[in-house]
Amino acid sequence: MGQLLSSMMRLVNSQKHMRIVMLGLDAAGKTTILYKLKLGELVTTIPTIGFNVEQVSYRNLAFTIWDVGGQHKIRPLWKYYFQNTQALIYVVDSSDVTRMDEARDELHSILDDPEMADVKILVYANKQDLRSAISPTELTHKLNLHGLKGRDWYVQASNATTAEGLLEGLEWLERELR
Ligand SMILES: Nc1nc2c(ncn2[C@@H]2O[C@H](COP(=O)(O)OP(=O)(O)OP(=O)(O)O)[C@@H](O)[C@H]2O)c(=O)[nH]1
Repeated sequence: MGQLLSSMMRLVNSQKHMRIVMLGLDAAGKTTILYKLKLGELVTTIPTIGFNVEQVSYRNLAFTIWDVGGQHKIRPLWKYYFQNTQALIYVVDSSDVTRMDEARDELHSILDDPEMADVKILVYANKQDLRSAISPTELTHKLNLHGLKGRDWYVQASNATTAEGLLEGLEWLERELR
């Protein structure tokens, strides 16, 4: 019994803790993603004023994911979540073509912050189920990701309402942060 307990403790202690901030314009799907990952459930979301935070375990990693509201007037608060962050999950509504420039500018301004100099960048090209959604390749172009020199980034197609693509995104992060 003592042996079982100590090997369980070793397992718990061997989990690496990662702090992740999840950002993106309002209604991109951040809160839906967070609770799909956490609970495997589809929740009815309301616009986030402030933040939601949850621990999500995946393989050997324990992610603390901060989902910060994306409405325009509260975006100046994003920078308070940057400290000690290992990764950025940036969520984009792939069907909202009118706001692609805004999504690109906000992403690049996050990455200009010195606290975010070394973060891994996972982009969810979300809402792929909608007819007007652009492809991950097109989104890569629109967000000017190739212009990010010396950064590790990855674009994952997703549909947060069915959870399609969500784990594949976390797998990439797990490999990068291992
Ligand atoms: N069709 C479709 N709808 C989605 C998808 N992901 C999220 N939604 C819907 O988009 C709306 C906004 O989702 P939220 O998760 O609240 O968005 P958010 O990014 O957290 O928004 P803020 O809290 O305002 O920053 C909700 O009605 C979701 O059900 C998706 O992949 N496909």
